Amino acid sequence: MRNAANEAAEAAFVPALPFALVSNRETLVGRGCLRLVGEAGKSSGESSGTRTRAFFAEQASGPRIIVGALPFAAGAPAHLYQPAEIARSAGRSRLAAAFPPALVRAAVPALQWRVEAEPPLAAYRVAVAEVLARMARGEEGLRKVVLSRSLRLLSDRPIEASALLRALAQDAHVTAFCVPLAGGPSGRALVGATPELLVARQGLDVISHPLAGSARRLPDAGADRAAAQTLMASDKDRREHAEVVTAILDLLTPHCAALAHPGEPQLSATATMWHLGTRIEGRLRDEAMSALDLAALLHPTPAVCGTSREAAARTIAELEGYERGFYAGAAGWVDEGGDGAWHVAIRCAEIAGNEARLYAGAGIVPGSDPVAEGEETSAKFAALLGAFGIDEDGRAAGEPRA
Ligand SMILES: C=C(O[C@H]1C=CC=C(C(=O)O)[C@@H]1O)C(=O)O
Repeated sequence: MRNAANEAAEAAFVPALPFALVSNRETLVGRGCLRLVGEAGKSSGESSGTRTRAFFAEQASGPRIIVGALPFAAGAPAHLYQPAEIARSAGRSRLAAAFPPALVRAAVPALQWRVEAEPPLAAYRVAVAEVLARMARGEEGLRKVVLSRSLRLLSDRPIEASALLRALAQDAHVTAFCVPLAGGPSGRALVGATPELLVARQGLDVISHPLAGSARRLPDAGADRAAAQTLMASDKDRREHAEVVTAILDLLTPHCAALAHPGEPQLSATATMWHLGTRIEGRLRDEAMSALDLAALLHPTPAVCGTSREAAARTIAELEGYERGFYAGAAGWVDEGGDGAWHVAIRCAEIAGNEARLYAGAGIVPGSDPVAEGEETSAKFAALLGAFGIDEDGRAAGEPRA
């Protein structure tokens, strides 16, 4: 059912930037917006998958694809729309054409930054300690909680999301994404570089590649390899990882005729982080289950929320002190046939005018150490901060400490 509020929102959404997903496999660029997928129907329990099917049935024109972002929180609105044009090409070849560098860039002095930690690192450690205390008391059967913190970056000029996307897309191990958002200043966008695939569907084939368990990569090759080996051998990280794999397998099993995964987690690398990863491949029983239905089924996995899901979500809402928005949600696409891919929206920033809001989380399980978990979130911020050319205190990268 359409109403006046939906129609007003549809009329108002004119993306200043293209939607983009950029990986070694493919660059998918969606320009403009023909129509938003409305939220009407959600209150009566209609899923995003049902609403996109109804959308395609109603709209005869335009590309047969929906792109956008899913929020972290169950009740928050998704941001899904039909672009006016869609272009798909192999590899990263079309990125520069879709997000061209500003011609006068060389003459522009570097941005000046102020960085505010919200909450401060010390408060984050206190929150981690509180989660551990609740687990030790056996509260709500909590086994894992992914607690995040946020950095608010303020620059002296509007931040260019295109430049950030180009910088992030240089890491060959990630899917860089740009989702233009409605509301706020022109150019508001969610931009990130995620190593984690929530789910992809092609025909009956389904893939999920969850990550959990992390170590910072190191400049010295020997020390870097040793950090990876320590991660592989870490009982705490393996328990953190197992929670995610078990949850995804439990959710996919009733929907799959076949499901396969390696018995052991594998090392997965980005330019700045090591992770434990497990690639899960399945064969769906029913092709009516779209990539968006699968994303809704799996999200939020214990890679971004915890176990049990409901208790962890309550704990996060209570202890983090801010709305996650689209952080720890998903960015992706679904087409009329139900194929699509949804990537976990981590290692990302919401850009609005002169401000960027960055988020990073770490999985807390019994045995976690509040100081080490804080350091892990700092390591996860490094990819975004590096793309801006600054460190966590707002100093230009390489500038000596005072
Ligand atoms: C929640 C985040 O990372 C997840 C993905 C990989 C490893 C994770 C970890 O080791 O805690 C997290 O589960 C984040 O980057 O904000």
